[in-house]
Amino acid sequence: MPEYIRDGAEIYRRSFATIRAEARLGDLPDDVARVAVRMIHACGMVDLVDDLAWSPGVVARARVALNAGAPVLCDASMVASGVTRRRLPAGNDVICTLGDARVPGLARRLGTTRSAAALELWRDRLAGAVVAVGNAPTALFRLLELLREGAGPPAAVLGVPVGFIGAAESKQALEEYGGDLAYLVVHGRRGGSAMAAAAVNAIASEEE
Ligand SMILES: C/C1=C2N=C(/C=C3N=C(/C(C)=C4\N[C@@](C)([C@@H]5N=C1[C@](C)(CCC(=O)O)[C@H]5CC(=O)O)[C@@](C)(CC(=O)O)[C@@H]4CCC(=O)O)[C@@](C)(CC(=O)O)[C@@H]\3CCC(=O)O)C(C)(C)[C@@H]/2CCC(=O)O
Repeated sequence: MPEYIRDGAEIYRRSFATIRAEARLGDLPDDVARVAVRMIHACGMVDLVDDLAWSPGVVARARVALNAGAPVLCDASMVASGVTRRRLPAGNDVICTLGDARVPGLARRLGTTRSAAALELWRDRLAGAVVAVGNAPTALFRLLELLREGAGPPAAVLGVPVGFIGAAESKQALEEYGGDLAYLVVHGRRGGSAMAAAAVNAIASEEE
């Protein structure tokens, strides 16, 4: 067996140092760079920064919302599971409605995926929330439809659905949504639940 590091804190320290040495973080605002480091940590791809886009102040807006107790709304339970509860500043609720018993019926009635239908159950928590989409492009598309229909806007949308069908397009649509909607996206096919959870974790606490 090769020698390997057994100290978790040391593994994290070296990992973040490697990312900071290898990723082109120089053009990013400091707070976005911190989030990018943790997202890269979750996927191992230092060139992720090339696909990163954000609205000015998105990290600060999400942080303020979390400090004020805003819930974190997640498209997949994988995202919700990845959010480290002790990092959250106000005992914030972390909500994923995908497993709610009403969702399969809603999806059939609305003629859409369960991931998109699950957002019907976000309506009364959406205004001022921090939204984290790591899996389902249809959830991100549906979120934008809900906002166009007049739903209360979230404080910030961390939009990193992954895949080949709809992922790039939904993230483009988020960036182009306009208005005052705060967002952070990874353009293209890359994304994922771990990356979305990592973004929430970075924003939730300054602690590495
Ligand atoms: C088309 C879907 C995609 N899923 C991807 C990748 C992964 N999904 C996993 C798992 C366990 C789940 N995916 C569902 C959300 C399920 N995935 C879909 C849907 C069919 C449609 C979503 C969409 O296109 O917007 C979706 C079901 C739905 O009706 O909404 C999941 C609910 C399926 C299920 O098990 O019931 C489930 C999520 C469970 C949860 O966490 O709550 C994977 C782990 C794949 C696997 O099981 O092998 C993986 C995880 C990736 C990640 O990091 O999140 C894609 C690639 C995102 C794909 C959408 C895009 C595409 O190109 O096809």
